[in-house]
Amino acid sequence: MRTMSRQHIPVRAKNIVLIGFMGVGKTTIGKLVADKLFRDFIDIDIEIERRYGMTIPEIFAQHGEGYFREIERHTVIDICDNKQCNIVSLGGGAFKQEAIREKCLDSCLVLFLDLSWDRWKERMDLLIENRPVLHNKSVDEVQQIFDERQAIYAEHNARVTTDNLNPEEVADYIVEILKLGWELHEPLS
Ligand SMILES: Nc1ncnc2c1ncn2[C@@H]1O[C@H](COP(=O)(O)OP(=O)(O)OP(=O)(O)O)[C@@H](O)[C@H]1O
Ligand SMILES: O=C(O)C1=C[C@@H](O)[C@@H](O)[C@H](O)C1
Ligand SMILES: [Mg+2]
Repeated sequence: MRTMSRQHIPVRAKNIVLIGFMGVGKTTIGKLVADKLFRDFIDIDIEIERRYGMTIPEIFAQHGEGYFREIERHTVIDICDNKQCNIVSLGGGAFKQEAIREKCLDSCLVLFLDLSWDRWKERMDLLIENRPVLHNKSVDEVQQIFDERQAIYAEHNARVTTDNLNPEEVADYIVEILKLGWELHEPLS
C-alpha cells in the first residue's frame, strides 16, 4: 500500500503517463495523443538520450543497466515535479522502480497500454536492435520477461487494450476516455 499523500493537481493539469512493455506503442501513440490534444510530448528514453548525450544502447554498454535505471529514475521524477499537462511516454522497464511508480501514480494519470503476447511476438524483430534488454534472449526468455513485467504494470488509472487497433485508433480511444474523465471530474460549467 502506498504511504505518500497524493499531490493536489487539477485533473486537467495532470501529466498523462503511458506505461507498458517495450514495443507496445508508448512512443508512437504518445506523440499522436499529444498532437490531438495540442499538448507537449515527452518520451523519457529520448529525454535521457538528449540529457546524457548517448543512445540507450550506448548507456547500457558503457555504464550498465544499474546506471541507466538511476538516470531513468531522476529523469522521470524531474519531469513529474516540473511539468504539467504533458503527454509522457515511459520506457518499458521504468515501472520496475517503486519510486517511479509512486511518483507517477501520485501526480499523473497513468494509462497502461496492454498488448497480448501473441500480437507482441509479431513485432519482436522490429524491436530487438534498439532494446538492449532483448539482446541475446531466446523467444521463451523474452516471454518470461513479458509475463513477469505484467505485475509491474498492474497499478494504473486506466488500461487500454491495443490488440487489433492501429496507433491512430488507439490514440483516438485515449483522447475519448481522457475527455470523458476530465468532464466527469471537473465539468466545464
Ligand atoms: N497499435 C500498433 N499497431 C501496430 N504497430 C504498432 C502499434 N503501436 C506501435 N507499433 C509499432 O511498434 C513499434 C514499437 O513502437 P514504440 O516504439 O512506439 O513502442 P514503445 O512502447 O515506445 O517501446 P519502448 O518501451 O521500447 O520505448 C514501432 O515500429 C511502431 O510503429
Ligand atoms: O523495457 C525495458 O527495460 C526498456 C525499454 C526501453 O524503453 C528503454 O527504456 C530501455 O531499452 C529499457
Ligand atoms: Mg518508447
